[in-house]
Amino acid sequence: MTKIAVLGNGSWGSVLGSMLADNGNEVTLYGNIDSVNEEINKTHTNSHYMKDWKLNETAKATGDLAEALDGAELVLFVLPTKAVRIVAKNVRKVLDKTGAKPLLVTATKGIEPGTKKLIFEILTEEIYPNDSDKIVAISGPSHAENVAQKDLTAIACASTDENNAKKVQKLFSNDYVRFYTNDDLIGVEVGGAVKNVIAIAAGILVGQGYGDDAKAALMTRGLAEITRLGVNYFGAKPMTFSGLSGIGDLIVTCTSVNSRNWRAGKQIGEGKSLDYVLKNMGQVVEGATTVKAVHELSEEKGIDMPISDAIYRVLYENADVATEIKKMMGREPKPEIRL
Ligand SMILES: NC(=O)C1=CN([C@@H]2O[C@H](COP(=O)(O)OP(=O)(O)OC[C@H]3O[C@@H](n4cnc5c(N)ncnc54)[C@H](OP(=O)(O)O)[C@@H]3O)[C@@H](O)[C@H]2O)C=CC1
Ligand SMILES: O=C(CO)COP(=O)(O)O
Repeated sequence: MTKIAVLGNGSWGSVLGSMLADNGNEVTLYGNIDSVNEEINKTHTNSHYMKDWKLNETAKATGDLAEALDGAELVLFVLPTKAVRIVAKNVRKVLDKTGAKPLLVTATKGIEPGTKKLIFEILTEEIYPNDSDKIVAISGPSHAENVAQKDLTAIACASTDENNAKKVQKLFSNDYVRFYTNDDLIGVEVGGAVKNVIAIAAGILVGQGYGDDAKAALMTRGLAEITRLGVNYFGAKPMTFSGLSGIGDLIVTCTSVNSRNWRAGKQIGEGKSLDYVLKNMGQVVEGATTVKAVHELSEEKGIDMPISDAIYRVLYENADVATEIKKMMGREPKPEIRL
């Protein structure tokens, strides 16, 4: 039995925590809302984030970070990107006092605007300076709603240290979720983060009434720009984008009604404002944050990201969707394969 702290008790944190408890581990969830922690402890439910579902009854929740981290051999970050750095700073304070050096795993999918850092880079900076080997990222086509029902799921677990990736693979795998190790930590994170932007675009197309050909074109050209950014700016391996965290996650997020990014896009395509959509979602829409970082990179580094740039203009510069689509279709002719 391994003692595990899960930071973030929203939809994915609750489901992953419950799954790790199913696997026989001692799990403590950390969340910042007392009523959610109380509900998990009393009724083993998390009704705001996961309707009609119960967590494994051995999983506990607390609002006290030190209590969650006490004796933890593994700390799993399942927070929205915007909360990772602040919580990581607090984790560092606790670990400095106890001297513990747990393995860190991130399930968060995003790029931090401003710094343009991936999640493992934030955790390295804030918790283990110069030692990213102690960090593993898990990413792949996996919606909390499906894993909660023990639907069959496959996810990549990536680290620069093969043994740490294998540790996570062993601890997290069971008969309904299968984990594959990957040595391209960067590529796995980039795929998981940027597909959320393309999923907003996929939702917008549906909201505008476009069909399957448009969806397929968007996903394929979306993968091309995710790969271009990953390889040219971050130094990812191109093959990673053909895997679970690349095309796999892009497929599920661009086609599933469970995707918050897709649902947000659909509403925007139907004419709702971003403010309205975010207020009413009640859960994180990561693509709306990550698109800021991607747009900054496209502008600063000259990386050609036409879909992401159009989504940025629609979300933050009030650009008209139909005009953006027209502009994209009218771009100068290009060869299909180029990095
Ligand atoms: N849901 C899914 O199916 C999947 C999600 N992911 C990724 O996992 C990450 C988390 O997503 P998800 O669980 O869906 O998000 P949710 O919106 O469902 O939940 C986020 C949780 O984080 C909490 N939180 C926010 N800020 C803080 C903070 N400063 N300290 C402590 N807790 C905080 C929220 O609390 P509050 O209510 O106070 O905001 C909430 O409980 C995202 O990066 C997402 O892309 C990856 C794969 C699947
Ligand atoms: O990453 C996910 C599925 O793999 C979750 O996507 P959404 O955040 O769009 O729901």
